[in-house]
Amino acid sequence: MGEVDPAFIQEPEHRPKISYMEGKGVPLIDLSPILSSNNVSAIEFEGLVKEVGDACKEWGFFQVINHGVPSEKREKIDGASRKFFAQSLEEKRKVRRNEKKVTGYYDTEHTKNVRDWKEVFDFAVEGPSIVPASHEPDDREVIELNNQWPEYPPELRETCQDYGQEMVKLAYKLLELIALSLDLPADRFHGFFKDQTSFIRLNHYPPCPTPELALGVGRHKDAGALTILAQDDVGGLEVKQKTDGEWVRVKPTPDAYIINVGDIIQVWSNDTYESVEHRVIVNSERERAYNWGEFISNRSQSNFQKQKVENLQISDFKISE
Ligand SMILES: O=C(O)CCC(=O)C(=O)O
Ligand SMILES: [Fe+2]
Repeated sequence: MGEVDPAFIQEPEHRPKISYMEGKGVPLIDLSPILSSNNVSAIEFEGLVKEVGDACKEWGFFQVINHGVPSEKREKIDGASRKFFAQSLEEKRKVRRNEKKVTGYYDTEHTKNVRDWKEVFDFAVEGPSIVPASHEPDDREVIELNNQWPEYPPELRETCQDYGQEMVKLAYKLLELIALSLDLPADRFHGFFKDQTSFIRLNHYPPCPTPELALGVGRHKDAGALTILAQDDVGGLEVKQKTDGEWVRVKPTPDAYIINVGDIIQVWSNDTYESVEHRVIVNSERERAYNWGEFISNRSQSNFQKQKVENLQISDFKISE
């Protein structure tokens, strides 16, 4: 990724601003009440549920601290991920994603037809598993998700699998809080994840010679249920503020996770919580590497039915009571 290929250049209206606002920022929520369940008061717990609900409604995004994920595990996956990405392109492409193998390394992802200034490594948390080949309701074809693991670094596989389990635990806790905030029973969404497919993506954003023209990830909404993101101290994630449509940068908070509601929660909450647009800006000096987890449900196994309408919109899907 040396010279700037026109494929990376954003249309002027989508280019990042040089000066930016950090604003009030997305809410920071302390999850310690659900870690120490012995002595938490009902008021404290209700306060937490309300904070989560307000954040989902006002921002679609929030950060959590005291989430229970051991920091050594996060440091381990961060270290292994950096070692993997530091290799030559030739080495990394040995585990390249292709039509048959849907996980692994990839460096030519496009968002809204513009190439992203990034490289990624994806793995499925519960793999191998069988998933539908497409979202078409009549398509009976299935594909098997077998993770591809590189030879180097040798610890990557175990580190990723172990970390994946931590992400699943955290995702369930968050889903409970979200269900409660919608006045639903805490385990209301759990059944939808029986045949779930969770992916974790390791992202690497190399320094970019023209950060004013390109984006690490172009504007988009996340298609899954919930995204849990670990951001390093370089930062770069921008969220579209619901009140005025301005892009607000999410300030890196040590050891925190950034959580956002994806399209599936928008549907399950009957649009009470919206899946909000976000993007990633890059910079010319420092590379940025961190990991990203998405907790996604297997649509064909849930009550998620496609409706027969043209120009399908998210509002065409509703949860049945
Ligand atoms: O790297 C980030 O900050 C966010 C990445 C992201 O939004 C995505 O891959 O969907
Ligand atoms: Fe995203």
